[in-house]
Amino acid sequence: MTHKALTIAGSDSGGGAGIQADLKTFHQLRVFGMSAITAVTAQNTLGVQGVYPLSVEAVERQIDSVAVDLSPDAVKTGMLFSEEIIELVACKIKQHGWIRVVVDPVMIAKGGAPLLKQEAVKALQRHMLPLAYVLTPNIPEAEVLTNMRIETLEQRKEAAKKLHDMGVRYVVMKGGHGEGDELVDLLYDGEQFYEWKSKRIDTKHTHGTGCTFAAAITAQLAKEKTIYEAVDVAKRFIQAAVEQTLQIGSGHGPTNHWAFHE
Ligand SMILES: Nc1ncnc2c1ncn2[C@@H]1O[C@H](COP(=O)(O)OP(=O)(O)O)[C@@H](O)[C@H]1O
Ligand SMILES: Cc1ncc(COP(=O)(O)O)c(N)n1
Repeated sequence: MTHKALTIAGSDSGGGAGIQADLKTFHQLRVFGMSAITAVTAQNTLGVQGVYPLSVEAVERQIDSVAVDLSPDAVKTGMLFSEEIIELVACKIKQHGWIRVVVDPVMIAKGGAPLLKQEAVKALQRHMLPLAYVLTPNIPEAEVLTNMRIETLEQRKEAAKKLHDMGVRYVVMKGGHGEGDELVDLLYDGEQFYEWKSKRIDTKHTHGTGCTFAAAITAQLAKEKTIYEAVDVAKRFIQAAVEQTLQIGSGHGPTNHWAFHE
């Protein structure tokens, strides 16, 4: 049986994040990948040199083309850029009845370039959180979405509860932006917290870690795995991808999408 996943996200010309990271991750996990591009970025390991959003019509056409013929088993959203695109994507998810939806609330690139307009945060909260089967914020994104300061593990848990109350089914808070040698990714299912701990690898090559991690969760959900199994594989996938980086580009390089084998 062929499992299929759709990513609705921005294109990263540098190939380490966005649509490119998602498709590579789907492929490595033996899931057929499809895409609807929201914006094209001119980007490399040194930063973002340009952002060119597509029209709402162009995004709509791509999603509908995939939906009517290829029915994805799971859907991931990444860079959505504007309020108009968020509203359209939310409307399409509802129209096509997609349930296994992983929302990665991408806001800014590692180098600081905005990938979501500031005024679109409200639209993300209002339209996307209630549709999120899984939400994968990093700590700064969780701070923006909950309007909280997050420094301690207790505050991360409090924020996860808040996001759950805002309509998210499963909150997966990534710990890359935390302090210390140990890195903790947190899952909240509305009742309990689950933690995935790993050693923080000392490297500057972490471009696209968030996209890759969320794409691995999406691929596993497309294979009808549980959220617990999905996060488990995603964590091992990203750990291998960061451990065995490719050392390309002169800035913050990409992770290695072919390092992990199931
Ligand atoms: N230096 C690192 N070593 C090992 N894993 C990392 C490292 N940086 C990030 N990760 C992992 O990559 C994933 C994304 O992390 P994070 O940096 O929090 O998100 P984002 O890329 O969205 O900012 C998480 O699973 C996190 O644990
Ligand atoms: C098109 C696009 N989408 C998302 C990211 C975020 O990347 P990261 O996973 O490093 O936070 C990016 N840099 N570019």
